Amino acid sequence: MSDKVILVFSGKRKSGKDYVTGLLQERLGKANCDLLRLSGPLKKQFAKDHQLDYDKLLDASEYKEKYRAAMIKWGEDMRLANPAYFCNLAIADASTSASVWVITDARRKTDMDYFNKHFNKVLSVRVVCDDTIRIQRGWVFTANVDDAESECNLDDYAHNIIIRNDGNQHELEMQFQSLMERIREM
Ligand SMILES: Nc1ncnc2c1ncn2[C@@H]1O[C@H](COP(=O)(O)OP(=O)(O)OP(=O)(O)O)[C@@H](O)[C@H]1O
Ligand SMILES: C[C@@](O)(CCOP(=O)(O)O)CC(=O)O
Repeated sequence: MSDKVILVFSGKRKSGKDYVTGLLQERLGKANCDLLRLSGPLKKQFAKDHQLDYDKLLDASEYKEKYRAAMIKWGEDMRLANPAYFCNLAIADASTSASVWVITDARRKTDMDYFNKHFNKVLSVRVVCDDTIRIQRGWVFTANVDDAESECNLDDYAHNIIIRNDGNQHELEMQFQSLMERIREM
């Protein structure tokens, strides 16, 4: 079993998962820390099958939101056949030399089970944020998305670390310091 440190991030839409994991990678350095997106291979295949723009599905765009419900459904069908499908593809693409892998977008208990089964040093990190701030960042409640498994399956998970990302940079910095400390201890 690899002794890489695996940080499995999750959080609601617009809580700031990409923002926080991007900052973390900056702090640790790209050579030491690779970002793994479970939704990466999902979006790539979905774009190919449906003649869509893969790059536009990756960023925080309206385009992505337009196709989110269909992508969730498609991904769930794939996961039903093999819950490890996207996790396997994500790690196959990851940097083997990085000592820290940051999974940016876990959504399901099966994702957590996968990393806990295959790695020793795993921490789950939940990014949280008030709904008022999520709305300011462009979040609009969408039925069949925000109340579905994709957004809610990890709500009751016993996360190791909670990061509050309401936009207070000082508060975020303090939390980063203790997260970096936890990583060093591992
Ligand atoms: N602490 C912060 N300070 C400033 N801007 C932030 C902060 N956190 C997030 N944002 C901004 O809010 C928007 C949403 O953040 P981000 O894309 O990281 O969320 P997400 O949880 O990855 O969302 P999604 O699940 O929809 O991809 C982005 O434009 C991002 O730059
Ligand atoms: C389809 C899906 O992967 C979209 C994720 O997009 P994002 O991480 O919010 O950019 C969500 C899911 O896997 O259920």
